[in-house]
Amino acid sequence: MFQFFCCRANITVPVRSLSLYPRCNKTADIWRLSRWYSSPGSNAYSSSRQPGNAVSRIWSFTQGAVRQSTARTSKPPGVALRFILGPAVLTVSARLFCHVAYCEADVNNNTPVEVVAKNPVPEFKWHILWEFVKPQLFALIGAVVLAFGAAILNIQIPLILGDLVNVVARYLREHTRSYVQEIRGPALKLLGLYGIQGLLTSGYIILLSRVGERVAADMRKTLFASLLRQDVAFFDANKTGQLVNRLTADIQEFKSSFKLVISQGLRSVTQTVGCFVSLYIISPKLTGLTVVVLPCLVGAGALIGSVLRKLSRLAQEQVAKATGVADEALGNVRTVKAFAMEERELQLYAYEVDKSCEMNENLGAGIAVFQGLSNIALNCIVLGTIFAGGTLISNNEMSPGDLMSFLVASQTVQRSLASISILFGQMVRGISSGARVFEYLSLKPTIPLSGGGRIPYHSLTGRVDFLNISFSYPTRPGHQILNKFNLTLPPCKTVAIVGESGGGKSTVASLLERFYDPTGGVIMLDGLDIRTLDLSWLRGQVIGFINQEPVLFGSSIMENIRFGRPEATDAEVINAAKQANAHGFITGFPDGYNTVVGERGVTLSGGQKQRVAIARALIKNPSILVLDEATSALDAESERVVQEALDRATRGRTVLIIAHRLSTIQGADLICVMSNGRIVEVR
Ligand SMILES: Nc1ncnc2c1ncn2[C@@H]1O[C@H](COP(=O)(O)OP(=O)(O)OP(=O)(O)O)[C@@H](O)[C@H]1O
Repeated sequence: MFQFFCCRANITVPVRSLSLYPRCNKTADIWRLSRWYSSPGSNAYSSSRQPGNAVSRIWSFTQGAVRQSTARTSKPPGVALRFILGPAVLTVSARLFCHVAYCEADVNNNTPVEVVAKNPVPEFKWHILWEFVKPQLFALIGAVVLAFGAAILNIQIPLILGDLVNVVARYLREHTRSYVQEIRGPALKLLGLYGIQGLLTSGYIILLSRVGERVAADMRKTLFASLLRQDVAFFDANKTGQLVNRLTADIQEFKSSFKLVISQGLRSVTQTVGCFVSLYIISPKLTGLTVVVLPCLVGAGALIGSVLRKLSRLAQEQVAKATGVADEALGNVRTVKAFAMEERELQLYAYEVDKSCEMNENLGAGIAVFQGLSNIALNCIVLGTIFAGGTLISNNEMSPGDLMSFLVASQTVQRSLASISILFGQMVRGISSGARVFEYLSLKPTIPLSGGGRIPYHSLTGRVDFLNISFSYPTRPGHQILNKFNLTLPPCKTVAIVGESGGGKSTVASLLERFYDPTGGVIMLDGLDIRTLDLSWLRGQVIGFINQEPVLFGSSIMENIRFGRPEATDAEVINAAKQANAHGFITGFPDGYNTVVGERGVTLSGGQKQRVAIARALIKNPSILVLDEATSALDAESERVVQEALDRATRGRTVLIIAHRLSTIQGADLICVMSNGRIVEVR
């Protein structure tokens, strides 16, 4: 018994290291791995020969147990019991390995779903899921059938193992018949079952992973398209990080849950029911005992597991908090350095990391206690079954093979019940992730991107009228920004708006771009309400927008300028750059137009960035140009160069300039002073 427990203690070492293996952090990976190791029809036997892994240790121990038990054959029931003990221990050890790996997998699940689940959980919409699953229906049905087949075979395996043991026990007792002849039948049958079970398992995993990946890819594309379609107001109200999380972590979590629930759920339920029937047929008395003990143990395990999962979630949230501190400091590293705040940022980060370290240590202690308790409980079950079964064998109420079958089947039930309890938690997480994804899939923007009329280019004058505009931002409905605002931008003229900071000047530009619709009044383009015009045409071809902080993409200068009109030729890009006073500095770079500008254009100066942004706006040859403080962030020299570019760019267009300083609006035909959300003076 001492040896028995010692070996159990050894088993947990590789299991812990398994969970540390980077590719095995996710429940799905560890689960798959643990199933592969422990499934009777899997490659566990071949794996067990590989030196140094957990199953190898289990195997060596079992072989020792078998050798010991068979070496000391004396009385028939004792012989049989000892003979059973070895393989039974192998099975139990494998189950134990699997069980421990389960627990590890679950409590070490790193998916930061709960971290992003601060919003109220939206409703899961089955009809949307159906739309994604429909194209994969045949593959899904195939996977379900194969998984069901594998589960049915798993129920058969303990019974045939029992037959095998009976043959061996009979041979040891009687020594009369040919051992090879007798064992060949059940052994070949078992081998065949292992083979078929392996094929079915591979088949359903391949099909299911295909279904899962395709459903997830479709979801990602649809969600991304839906997010891009949303109004600017939507992005005012939602953090980019959370939106990206829905595209990544939530879909990942949903995909894992979807695959696990279908394959393992089906398998576990089938195996539980089937093995319980087998147990009852083998021995109603022993089954009665199991029915009382197993659910209690699994229930207790599930309870402790849920506490550990909660601890794990809190620890993950803390890790995310620490990451947030690092992310902010690194993202704003220039500001941190400019204020010599490196030490303070380090302290902040260290504080959060220490907290997460403490929480993870507590979690580790919880896992250790849980593993210790489950080891004891599982070993006691085996011991109890062998004890009770041995009594039945000595009373001739049961054969050794039956006891073997019983042990294996009861372990299958135990494993299946444990997996159902874990699956339940996984399903809840998957459903809430799916609901978060579906919430934005079905969200309709209030300002549709396309549809509506277009004014032919040759007849477009570019006159804009703001008539009695009232507006407050959707995120601050009580705060009126514009109040009976009236303004006309005559065709091919430059109108400047000046006024106090926060007075609503940029808001006027946002309304013209239809980032928002006014709450009252109407904006007209050439006498037509802009709400009746095609929005993608309006933004893509009519209005050019240049603001104070131009944002470039992390690609080449050529691609950044072409972003204004994707079909533009290289010559047109260069021409736009020349108009924007940018050609000179671009050709000065070793890679010229192929120079990659870095994240958000960080490798260019403010003035250079602004000129690339002007070229990007000019390349679409807009009839209306909006310059929102386009030069206010630049130093005097850059401002001069950019202003030159702007003077050239504004010729022959309707221009709206939003500015603080009069120096930037010298060429304006009309200067409008804004106060209290309306124009109060025109010069
Ligand atoms: N997306 C938004 N959501 C809610 N309120 C906003 C939003 N953008 C701006 N505001 C608020 O609207 C008001 C007008 O802002 P706006 O940017 O139009 O002012 P501005 O006159 O251009 O200021 P500045 O000259 O300082 O750029 C401000 O009180 C501002 O806080």
